[in-house]
Amino acid sequence: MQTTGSKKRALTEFFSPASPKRARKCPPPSEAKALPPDHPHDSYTTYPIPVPHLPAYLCNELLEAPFAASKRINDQADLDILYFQPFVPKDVADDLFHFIRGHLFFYRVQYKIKRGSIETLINTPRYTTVFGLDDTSQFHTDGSILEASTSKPISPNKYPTCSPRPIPQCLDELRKITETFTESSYNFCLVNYYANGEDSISYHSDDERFLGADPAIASLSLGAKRDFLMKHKPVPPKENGSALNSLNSAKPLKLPLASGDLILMRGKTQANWLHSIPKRKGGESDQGRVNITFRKAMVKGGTENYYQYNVGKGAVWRWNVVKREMVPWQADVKTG
Ligand SMILES: O=C(O)CCC(=O)C(=O)O
Ligand SMILES: [Fe+2]
Repeated sequence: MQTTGSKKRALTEFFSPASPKRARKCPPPSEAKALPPDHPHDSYTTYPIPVPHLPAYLCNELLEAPFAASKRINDQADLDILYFQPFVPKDVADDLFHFIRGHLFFYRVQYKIKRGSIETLINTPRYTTVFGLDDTSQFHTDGSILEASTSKPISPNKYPTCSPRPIPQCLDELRKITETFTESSYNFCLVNYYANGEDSISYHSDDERFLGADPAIASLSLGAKRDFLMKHKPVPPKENGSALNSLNSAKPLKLPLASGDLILMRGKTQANWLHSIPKRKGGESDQGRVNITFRKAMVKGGTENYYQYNVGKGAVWRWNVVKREMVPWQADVKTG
């Protein structure tokens, strides 16, 4: 592991204890703070409900990020990770967690896969939502979509399977600060909510062609600590005997991602490594965890893929502060 400095603050600052101005005067809230009736919101025809802006105090706190220097993890073949531990301090991360869980809308996506003649229904084991648009298009301020090359409205059938949604301000503030400190640009924001230890993401790599070669993917964790496991993709037998071969039997790399931590996976990582959040019994996982990834899709297939697998066609789910769980949005309206 190596340590890299930040463009913004002197390296020595990162290793000193949190400054007294960070001390919280009251205990962290267990829910999103109530917002005044005139609080600004983002509202588009493609959103089922408006999404409030981040309160000014949270925007100001984000100006302090990153809170720790990044460590570079590149001591294994094809691996290149920057680990900000943390990127935002825990109290700010916990407020962001409650804000995002309390104000975004989520989905529990089902989709079918076909292997040979057998079709299987997959239930995504976590809540998901997504915002953004690939590089060939851009949003007009009203949320309609323009061709990036001409700034003219897109043909109505450019995205036949989905209705792309602008990134709401509350996530866009995080995107911008993440861009600065990871030195990459992003046009997509995917959000996962793991309600408890039963929710998970199985081993996969984010190596789709629509992300281009060697994609940079930034991933911010908020809420409960969960293990992030990484293992090298199986090395083909013809390479047996090579130094890479020992990776096939190596123990997975485990990053215990805590509230406020950010990792950047870059370079050859997606092409060669798999990652997962495995199921866990009890512990912190029951308090819920939000994960936000920022990515850059180059072509329209990326937009269709992300909306298909993170929004889908099913019910909208929202956090219910009384029941302290996600409930289908229509039921939420009826039961208050
Ligand atoms: O929740 C996480 O930390 C990982 C999420 C992830 O790998 C993904 O959304 O592709
Ligand atoms: Fe992933």
